[in-house]
Amino acid sequence: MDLCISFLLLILSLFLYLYWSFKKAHMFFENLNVPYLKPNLIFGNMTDVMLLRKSLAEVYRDIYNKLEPHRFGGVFTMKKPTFLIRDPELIRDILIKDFAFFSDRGITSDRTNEPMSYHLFNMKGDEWKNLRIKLTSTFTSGKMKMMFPLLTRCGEKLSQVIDKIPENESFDVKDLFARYTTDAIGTCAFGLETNSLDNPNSEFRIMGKKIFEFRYKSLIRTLWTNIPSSLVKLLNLTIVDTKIEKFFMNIVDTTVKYREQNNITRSDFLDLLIALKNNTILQKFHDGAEQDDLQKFLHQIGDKFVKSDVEMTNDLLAAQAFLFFAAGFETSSTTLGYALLELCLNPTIQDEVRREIHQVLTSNDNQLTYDAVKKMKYTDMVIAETLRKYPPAAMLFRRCCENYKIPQTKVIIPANTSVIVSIYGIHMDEKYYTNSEQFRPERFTEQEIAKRPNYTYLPFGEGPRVCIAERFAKMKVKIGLIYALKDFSYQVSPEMKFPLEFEKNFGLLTPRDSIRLLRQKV
Ligand code: HEM
Repeated sequence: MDLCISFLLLILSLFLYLYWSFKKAHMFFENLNVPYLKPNLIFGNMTDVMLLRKSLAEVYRDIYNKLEPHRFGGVFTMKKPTFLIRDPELIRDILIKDFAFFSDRGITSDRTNEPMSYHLFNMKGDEWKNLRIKLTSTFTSGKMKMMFPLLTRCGEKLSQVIDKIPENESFDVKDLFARYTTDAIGTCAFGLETNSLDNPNSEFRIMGKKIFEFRYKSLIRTLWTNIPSSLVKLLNLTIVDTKIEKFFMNIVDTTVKYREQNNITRSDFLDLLIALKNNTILQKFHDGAEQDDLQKFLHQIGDKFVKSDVEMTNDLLAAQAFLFFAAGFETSSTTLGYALLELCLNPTIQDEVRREIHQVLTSNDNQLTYDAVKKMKYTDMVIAETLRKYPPAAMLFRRCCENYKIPQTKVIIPANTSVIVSIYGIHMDEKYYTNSEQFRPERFTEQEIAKRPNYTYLPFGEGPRVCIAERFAKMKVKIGLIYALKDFSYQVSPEMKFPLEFEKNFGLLTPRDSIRLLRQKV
């Protein structure tokens, strides 16, 4: 009996302790005199995400709206406080001007135990700076020209696959473009013919799907920042699934060895990464385009040189190639899917894009060259508007590294607090984009852009941690769209479900169901 009472008392004390600790944690913004949304005791402001009722992107957009008219405000993920930044000038301060206070995303990754998660996106401090400087040379306009033929080959294949789809049969454009971007990134990052367009069940396509599958382990890692590495190992809570890790390690290892032994070079990322490993590329920083990119970066981080070097081992190289794959395929394929869906819903815009493609091709002997693609300005506007309405990476994450006083206020963001910018919230804000639900590429004429405040269009982020592959991503999407539209027109299939719903996940803003279209030859 006594034992039973002691046990009950223990449970009660535990509950009381938990209650007290959550309540205390939820006083964080009250104590700082910062506006915030009333949290739920357990889930904070994330109930809809935790119960898989909404995607994280939508939840942050809703919070962004509810915090109007404040420049910033507070929000909780369970107990964890996060500053949500709304004001464009403050966004500039955090992402660029005061970057030194917000230089990492607050993601823990352990080079020894989780080599595949030790990549540019997760890295911090001087090691990140050093690797970023090295990798900057991988994405310059000169390198994009080198990769252009690899991408057009994937575009041609895409067009052949579309050609084989029967006229009255609906198809899932989301899956089709995922196969195109898998092949594009496979050939550009790994130098491999991944054949996903021919074979929807190719190994790379399956691995690509696996990366974005919902995993409870990833959820725990998202919620539990600063998790001790001993626990990660003990509970196997790795960021990247071990099967995926082995697959990519093996691919990169064998390809690098094969190329080095047989003296093979190919104009792809892996070649550039191997050159970095062998230190043969840094001299090229003295060239024009690379020098400009590097100077801009060094200026933004307020540094003239970086103190420590990072050794480019095979593991580190594999992790970067993996990141290029993971960051590159789903973001671009969903952009393409959304773009084609909007073009079906807005047939005059679809006709206009096709007209531009035909006109540029006719004036260029029917050759799709790098310069011809650059001339297609209306297509750029359509892609820009797609990324506004559906920013795939819908939030920017930063960790405040040391106490930071928010300009023009008395508020101090304490060191180690998370900071978030809701890209989706800003892009759908009626203040900056009237009738924001409407798809209108004309928002991206030079005159219209000039009318908007800076830092209200952020699909690739901003500042020194901006997406390193912005040029490459835009080119991949544009080539995909050109090949999809050159010889075919599209309509929404009657099977397509509206309103469009998003995947209830913690990651990218992706459509939940397939995007079903019909195609006709033009
Ligand atoms: C439409 C396609 C893409 C979109 C919308 C996109 C968007 C983003 C965003 C929003 C960030 C965070 C920026 C910030 O925190 O300020 C990011 C970072 C990054 N992206 Fe992309 N991305 C795309 C494609 C790609 C591709 C194709 C690659 C690689 C081949 C790539 C590689 C990276 C890397 C390495 C980072 C981390 C940079 C760093 O921390 O230094 N992304 N991207």
